[in-house]
Amino acid sequence: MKTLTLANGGKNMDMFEKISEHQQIVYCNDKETGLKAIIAIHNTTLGPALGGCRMQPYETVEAALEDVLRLSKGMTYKCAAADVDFGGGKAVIIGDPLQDKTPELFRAFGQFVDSLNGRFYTGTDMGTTPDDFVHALKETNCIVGVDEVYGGSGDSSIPTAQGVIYGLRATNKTVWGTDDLYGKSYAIQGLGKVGYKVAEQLIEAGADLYVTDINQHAIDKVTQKAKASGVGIKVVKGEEIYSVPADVFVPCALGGIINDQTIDQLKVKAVAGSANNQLLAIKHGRILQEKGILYAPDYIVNAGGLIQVADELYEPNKARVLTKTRAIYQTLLNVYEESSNNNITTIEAANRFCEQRIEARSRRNNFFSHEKRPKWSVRV
Ligand SMILES: NC(=O)C1=CN([C@@H]2O[C@H](COP(=O)(O)OP(=O)(O)OC[C@H]3O[C@@H](n4cnc5c(N)ncnc54)[C@H](O)[C@@H]3O)[C@@H](O)[C@H]2O)C=CC1
Ligand SMILES: O=C(O)CCC(=O)C(=O)O
Repeated sequence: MKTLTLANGGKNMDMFEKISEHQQIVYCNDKETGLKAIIAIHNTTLGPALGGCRMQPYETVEAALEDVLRLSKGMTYKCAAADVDFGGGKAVIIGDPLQDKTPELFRAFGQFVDSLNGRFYTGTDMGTTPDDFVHALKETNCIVGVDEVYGGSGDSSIPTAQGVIYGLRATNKTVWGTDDLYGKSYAIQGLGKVGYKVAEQLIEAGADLYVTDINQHAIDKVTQKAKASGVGIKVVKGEEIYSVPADVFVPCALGGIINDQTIDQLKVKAVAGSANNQLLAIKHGRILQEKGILYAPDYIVNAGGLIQVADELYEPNKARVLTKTRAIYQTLLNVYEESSNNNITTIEAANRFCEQRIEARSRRNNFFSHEKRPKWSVRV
């Protein structure tokens, strides 16, 4: 790689060091609507960047940047693991999803997405819903996951939750020798779009639950469902979720929740959930392994939504989405086997598999001829 000679000898380049793994960062500022957002494109080797947009009241711009850098990198790996022809990108909007949403804010966001001219496609993540993006869709076609009546493939949290269930089954099979969900207890953190749907399926399977959420309405909804079905449910407050005597921890809210403080509290035998970036640092994968806790790499388990929105950009096909989501079960079993055979952690095994796949695919993507249109002729 060529290194440029910099006038000041390369000092004060901290920001470029921080984003050194990424291709492009876009800061979006719209005075009229109050929009403050960051779009990060990590890698487009496999195709245009694709990733949801999170809305959160970040305390600092640095915290928002940190989040979007980590989330967009995760998407590069998620796309590779799910074998979709897209690259890694993500966006964050700085604001309170309960107070700061307006149609105009999302239209302004759509205008920034459009300015990237097909390099970035986006839809929902934590704090945003498909309806928010109906407004953004008025400004750009690079929106995924809106309702079918608007031409989208619908709520992507449905296949995400389905994928989590396949991930839980593969995890149970590896730990207990059976992929039944029944007979085990699950500690779910976050009962939003994905977490609630996972809880619903676990309740239907007759599993016992521990749950927590900061939103009382979300808790009421799930406890009513559990009671109507006659399964055991215990609601716990905040941090208590880490120390409950459940079999599996299912994080479905924030990232970074597997860290030095929480690992010591965990009593579970496995961690498998939808939250992006569950490990605060890669070393926490090793610490979990040393404690005998099986970790299901998040970006493999939670790829169902990505599979659906990627599919939508070519031509939606629900049967194909289901087939590819079901494959999460086998991909995860392969990762567990690689980890065990090579004495590496499950996240190291998953990362290695994705990096090898990106490297192999990049050689195919280098080939250009006038007769053969680029394979990335997705909706722009
Ligand atoms: N929506 C999707 O299809 C996908 C979501 N994910 C990830 O899954 C996670 C959940 O996403 P969604 O369900 O879409 O978000 P959501 O915003 O619909 O739900 C998140 C839930 O977590 C709760 N929550 C927030 N902070 C909490 C805390 N400290 N303790 C307990 N609960 C808390 C919220 O009140 C909310 O009910 C996120 O990490 C997201 O990035 C990953 C892949 C796809
Ligand atoms: O679910 C989506 O809309 C996009 C996929 C995504 O952002 C994710 O998997 O984190």
